[in-house]
Amino acid sequence: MAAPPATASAPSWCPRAAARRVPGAPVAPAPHPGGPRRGGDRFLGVRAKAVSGLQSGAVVDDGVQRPWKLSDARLVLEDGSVWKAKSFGASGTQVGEVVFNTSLTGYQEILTDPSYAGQFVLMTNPHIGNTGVNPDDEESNQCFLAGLIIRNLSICTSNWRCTETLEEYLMKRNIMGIYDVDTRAITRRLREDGSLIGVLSTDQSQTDDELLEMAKNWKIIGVDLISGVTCDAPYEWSDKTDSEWEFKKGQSTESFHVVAYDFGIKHNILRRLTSYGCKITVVPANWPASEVLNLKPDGVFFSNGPGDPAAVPYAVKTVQEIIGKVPVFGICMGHQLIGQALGGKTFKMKFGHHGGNHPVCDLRSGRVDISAQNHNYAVDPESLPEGVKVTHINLNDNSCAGLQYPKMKLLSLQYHPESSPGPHDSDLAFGEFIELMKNNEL
Ligand SMILES: NC(=O)CC[C@H](N)C(=O)O
Repeated sequence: MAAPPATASAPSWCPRAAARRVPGAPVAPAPHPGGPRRGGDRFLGVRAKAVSGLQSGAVVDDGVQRPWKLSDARLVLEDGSVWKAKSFGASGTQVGEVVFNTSLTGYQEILTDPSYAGQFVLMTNPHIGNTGVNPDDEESNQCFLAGLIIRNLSICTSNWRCTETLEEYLMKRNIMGIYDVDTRAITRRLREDGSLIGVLSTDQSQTDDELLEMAKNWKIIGVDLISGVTCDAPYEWSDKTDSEWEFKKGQSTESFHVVAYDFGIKHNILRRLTSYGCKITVVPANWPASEVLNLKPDGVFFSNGPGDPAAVPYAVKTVQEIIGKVPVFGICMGHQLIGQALGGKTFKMKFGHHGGNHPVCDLRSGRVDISAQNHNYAVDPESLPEGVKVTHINLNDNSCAGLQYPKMKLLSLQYHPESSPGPHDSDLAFGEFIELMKNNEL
């Protein structure tokens, strides 16, 4: 991360602001952006009433409210296990698939990645919330995930870009979160038994058995989740990566018109394509292929997106109608749709790949990148027709991580070259797509 620009003034509650105080100026107590600091108040029991986050589960004994909070939420997994936790963010009852993410940072990008629709994200990093939330790190305009599961909610927020605490952010967006739960034990269970459906509830009137029944009756396989996250109408995108964050050397001189299918597209994919010289028209998931081809684009991009790639035959058909006619590039769901459009099959992995530390090998060069990943399904390479080359594999389990079909000017990656969050090693993949469009003799 680059250093803050010299002009940025640190918020008054930031320790750096205190260090810059004019000598002799009166010292005011630093307010936390979301009210009193969670930890400060937890330990100063006398001010407990002012701490909104601690009140709902606080102990009331003989009419006296104690400052601490008891577990007020339950996560019931479909294997029958019940995990007591403390809630933050929204309250209520929510069902979804539980997946674990091994990224150390980037929880805001994860929260706003539409590919997490229908899933609870459990962060294996035990300390979450310390950098708060800011307006620039949104990967879409909404949080589509079912909820957030963390070990420890940071007692304070300190970052020069922060405008809001994680707790306030989740509350405003009506997203449930829990903390003080054994995330290590749940992760080990998911690794051993595979992803599990869970129900998260703050509703004390429902029994564990009722919540378990709900988890058992809910399905994510075979469900079209793309239609719930795609845009309503086409739009143009022209924002590049901000110059202060840009690490790619040299300006792109050429310009390519790319139509991007929005199956749940992340903003940083659009920014990276624009930084590489693309002018982008984003279209909804069900936009007819014929209308896209009528625009005579230089290339078509198929985005990431949530859920089971085998549950969206309409999208596979669209991809089928486009490949071979213009150069195409697909990421994650886009890659899985391309795999199917070529005649291949996808399958559900045991617990998927979610994190910013997955080693991927480019089999063409032997180069290994550390990559950002977020998927539960994969393309079965055995099911692909001859001529389609597996270009990348995930070195953790040798699963297919990239495809190329030179005859059709087609490239796809199962992981996230745009990162957000994650390492930037694979950014050059966007350059490969540009090369395909430059040398287009389809
Ligand atoms: N990030 C994505 O596009 C995810 C693709 C798909 N929903 C999966 O889980 O495999």
